[in-house]
Amino acid sequence: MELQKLCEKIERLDLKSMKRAVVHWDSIAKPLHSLGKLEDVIVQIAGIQGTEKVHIARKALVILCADNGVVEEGVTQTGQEVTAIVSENFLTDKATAAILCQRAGADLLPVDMGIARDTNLRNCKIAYGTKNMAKGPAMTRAQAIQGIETGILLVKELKNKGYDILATGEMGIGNTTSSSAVVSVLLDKSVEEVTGRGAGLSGEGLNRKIITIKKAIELNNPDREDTIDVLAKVGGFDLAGMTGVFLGGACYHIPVVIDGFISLAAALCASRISPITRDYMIASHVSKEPATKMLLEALHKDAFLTCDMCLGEGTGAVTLFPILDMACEVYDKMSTFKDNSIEAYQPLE
Ligand SMILES: O=C(O)c1ccc[n+]([C@@H]2O[C@H](COP(=O)([O-])O)[C@@H](O)[C@H]2O)c1
Ligand SMILES: Cc1cc2nc[nH]c2cc1C
Repeated sequence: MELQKLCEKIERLDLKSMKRAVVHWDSIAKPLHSLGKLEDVIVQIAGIQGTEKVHIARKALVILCADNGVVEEGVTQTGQEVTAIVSENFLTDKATAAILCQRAGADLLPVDMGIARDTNLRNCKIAYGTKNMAKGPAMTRAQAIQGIETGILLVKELKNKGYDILATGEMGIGNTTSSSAVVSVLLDKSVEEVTGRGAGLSGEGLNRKIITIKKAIELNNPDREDTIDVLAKVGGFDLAGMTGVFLGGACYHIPVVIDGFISLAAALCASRISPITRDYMIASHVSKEPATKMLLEALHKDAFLTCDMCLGEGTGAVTLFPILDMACEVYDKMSTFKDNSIEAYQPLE
């Protein structure tokens, strides 16, 4: 189905299921709302899944992997070849996200959206890396749409396989440069404000990165009212794919956990394409990259964890999974005021 038509079909959360979930929380023998955000997130998932019988047993992390042509400008600490190496490590459980997934009981789906060489990942390659955005558009509009549609189709496939909840991750040397460019344009913030050290860039490198992003924005002149134009001109294949994953979550009623800076940038893109998509997103952690807080604010999201993580790969999102499992377990198993013959609190207004 055409992207626009698909987005028009995205539904609001199911308020009746959310109300029933609140009633259930309020019947549990504990002070009202004393599990705070743990309660709120279960209510949100009830609204997404259209039932107060929330189920999150089957979890997956989708990692969109791609290279960025802008790396040739010297905006990263490591070389482009690292993207393929780390991405293939996801398959042999040698990368951090893979180890966290094992612990959290989540399956992992690493996807080649555009790594600069052939890999043995799931092949959704759009091209061998984007073009250098400091010299022209990173990709064509058709490629940006292909990336978004790929993300949506991946979610459809995972929904059909029975997954209940997804986490987003990415791997791509240089993708904090594309993310900062996208965020600067969409939030109308200065490049300096939204640009950080990515995967450990030196001070001198950071200056070069800022100058490069400014040059790319000036040269390509993306239209901030047209998110696909922004993604195409200064984005990346991983960002486009993740944007699709967030849209897919909303299309197919699956909660999608946002990871760090790059994932938040994609969440912003999805929310600009279809604002309701936000309701299907769960913010996991506050990455150390400087624009994280403004992105969370723009999305009206409050993250659960502040651990100074900035690894990407979906590591922050997967770290939230055990907490969500704990919340769900209390919601399912805890005894009620009635069971304990305790007089219930009056629900708060
Ligand atoms: O998730 C984050 O907040 C985050 C912050 C900084 C870096 N990263 C990871 O580091 C890589 C991008 O950093 P860089 O410096 O190459 O643009 C990419 O593979 C990301 O997964 C991720
Ligand atoms: C080794 C390495 C692992 C990563 N994982 C995500 N981004 C990364 C960047 C580097 C450099």
